[in-house]
Amino acid sequence: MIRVEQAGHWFRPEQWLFRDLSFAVAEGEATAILGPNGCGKTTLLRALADTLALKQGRINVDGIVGVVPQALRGDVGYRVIDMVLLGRSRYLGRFGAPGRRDLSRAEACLDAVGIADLAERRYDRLSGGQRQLVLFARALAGDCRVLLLDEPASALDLANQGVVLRLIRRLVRDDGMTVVFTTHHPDHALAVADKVLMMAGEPVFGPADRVLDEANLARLYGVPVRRVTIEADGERIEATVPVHRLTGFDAPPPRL
Ligand SMILES: Nc1ncnc2c1ncn2[C@@H]1O[C@H](COP(=O)(O)OP(=O)(O)OP(=O)(O)O)[C@@H](O)[C@H]1O
Repeated sequence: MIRVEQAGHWFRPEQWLFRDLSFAVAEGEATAILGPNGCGKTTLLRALADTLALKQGRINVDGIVGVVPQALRGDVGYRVIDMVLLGRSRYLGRFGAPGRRDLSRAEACLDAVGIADLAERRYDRLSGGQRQLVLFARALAGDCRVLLLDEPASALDLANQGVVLRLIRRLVRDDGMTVVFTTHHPDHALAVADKVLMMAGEPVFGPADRVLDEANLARLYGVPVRRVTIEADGERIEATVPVHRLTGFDAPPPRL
């Protein structure tokens, strides 16, 4: 369970990124946070992860927390399997070396995100998308009950976006994990989130299907957005299509 009460934060005095923000995420539920660039999604996620002290309000998170950041600072020259084993650190003694069980857990987590074949590669020589999957595996290796993910699919190709979405859904539905993720993809929120928090102007929080309607999405991004339902192999998939107008700008035409 996550409870956020009257949360608020600024980096420049009194220029509030968000304030008076209250919402709750029940155990075994997924919540997506959407909002325009710079509105404070990562900042809120850092506060949930207890790596940032808010200027206002209270946050309570029950259970072991795993965090999947967008990227790590600096180049980390570890092998991928050692990066994932870092996720086991809370189970090792102060100078304890990982044991057989830790290794098999780390291997299973790499397998879960579909990159078992990268185990011996150096983390700093991976692509951005591959690194994102390693950080997901590292969080899972910590046997967390609450998973906080910052734009978990932002660097991923379409197939790997599917891997991550299916994994999030399985972790929530089958394992009862509590998940909060930020995203710029309303489709991803519709696919796996029970609830949505929209951070722009007056925040909106509620069931994903209801919050992500055409009017709210257009208000959020300042772009008209259509909701469509697609039938695929007997499954109904809710999708969103932004209606970008590509004419009427002053920009010169591209030189071909
Ligand atoms: N440590 C910091 N010091 C000063 N300003 C910061 C700091 N961290 C973030 N900011 C500023 O706070 C604002 C919100 O940043 P944040 O990363 O939370 O936005 P976001 O909604 O996650 O954006 P995006 O969608 O682009 O990832 C930005 O204007 C950013 O420059």
